[in-house]
Amino acid sequence: MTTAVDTVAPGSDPEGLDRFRALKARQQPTWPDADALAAVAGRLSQAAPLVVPAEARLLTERLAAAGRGEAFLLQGGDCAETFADANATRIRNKIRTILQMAVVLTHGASTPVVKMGRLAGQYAKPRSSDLETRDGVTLPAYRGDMVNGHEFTSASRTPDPRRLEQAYRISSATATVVRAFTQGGHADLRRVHEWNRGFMRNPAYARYERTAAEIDRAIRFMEACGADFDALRSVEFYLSHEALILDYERALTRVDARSGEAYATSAHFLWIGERTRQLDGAHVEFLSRVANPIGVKLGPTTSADDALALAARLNPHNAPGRLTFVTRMGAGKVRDVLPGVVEKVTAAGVAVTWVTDPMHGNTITSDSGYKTRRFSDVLDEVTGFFEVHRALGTVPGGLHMELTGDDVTEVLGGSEEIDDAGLALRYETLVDPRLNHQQSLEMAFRVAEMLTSW
Ligand SMILES: O=C[C@H](O)[C@H](O)COP(=O)(O)O
Ligand SMILES: C=C(OP(=O)(O)O)C(=O)O
Repeated sequence: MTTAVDTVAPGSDPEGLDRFRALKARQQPTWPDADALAAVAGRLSQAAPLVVPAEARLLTERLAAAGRGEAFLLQGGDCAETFADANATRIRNKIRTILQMAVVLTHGASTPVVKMGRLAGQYAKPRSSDLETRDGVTLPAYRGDMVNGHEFTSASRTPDPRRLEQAYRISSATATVVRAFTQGGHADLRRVHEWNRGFMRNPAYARYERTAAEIDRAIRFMEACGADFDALRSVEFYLSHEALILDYERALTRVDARSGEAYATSAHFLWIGERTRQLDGAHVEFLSRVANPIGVKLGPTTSADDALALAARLNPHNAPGRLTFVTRMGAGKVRDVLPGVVEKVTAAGVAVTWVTDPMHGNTITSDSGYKTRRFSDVLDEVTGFFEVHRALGTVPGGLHMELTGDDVTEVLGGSEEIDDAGLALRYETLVDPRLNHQQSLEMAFRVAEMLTSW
């Protein structure tokens, strides 16, 4: 790996923020020009933060509540954001979808829903292969707009560090739009409820009428009681992405003058992916040094001892809300693998918020060659996650989804019954398939049913 600063003078790094540089960092691009990377990192290290420590601390409290069953996390957004789609319409559609889902889930859980986007920074992807070959031509794999372009040409696929700055600028603009939409009345509960009524007008969703009618009654009851709906016009909304490109994350990390702690300021919440969670790796080392709430993805090969070791390393003081385990075992494995992990972690008294990502363990290739997922498998993994926690008496703390607010056709099934031929209609993702707007709402209704009977 080529890093921006290769040597750190002893004693000049009291927070240990550069120690990761001595370790193996997986899934990093091979930047062709180390000087250009260093120049970009230098500029980013002077840039304004996208989030501030006080917000990250508040999120830690919210996630601690989710870990105790006093709140429920809804984290969703694109697999890979793109620079081209960072416009107000697309961002609004995503936020709107998450807000609509959140109302349904709030009703189901009877607790606050912590709303978080895979948004304003989800621009880097780990890949199974470094290279992609098409018609005998081999080029670097697309690793997200922060790294290289999707177009299959040598120029586009060559990692370009200037993209890190572009990602920062576009994330900053996105964060501004998110704040405007979530603080400026767009999130008004009555309005969001009205959108959900629109969803219910489609006969395909008749199955959810009872829940929708209950929500309707609850809102009318609040109205009758004189609830101050104006106070519900703005919502807390948090930003998150995978902390993959360490030069970017390091450059945007600041030491908080008040607490003396280091905070990643690229997002409120960062997670370590399934492919980069090695205990002796650079990602775990770096994230162990920042005070933000963080997550780790746990795939089907995770042992209970792996989870315990990660918790000891990333949350040595066992602070509630600091660590979220996002399990993504696959529908076929969640009931076998998750119980052993949750049981041992719980028995050890480790504070962790358990969240399910039912997307990443359920990826398949359709007969027509699309990378897709079945809605039924996604739902089955969520069901398994709830079953496991119910059996163990532990808390299912949230849902992590790849979704979009648009009417794409990337995931098979759902009440709209997208089939293999239907995938071709509007398959837009550059990496992994996302639930579309309708499928996302349908998922929220299904999860709300699980929460209601919890
Ligand atoms: O989103 C997750 C990963 O980046 C993705 O699943 C990797 O996909 P690949 O196997 O196509 O590289
Ligand atoms: C790559 C991702 O997930 P995982 O690390 O679980 O494969 C992701 O969430 O984008």
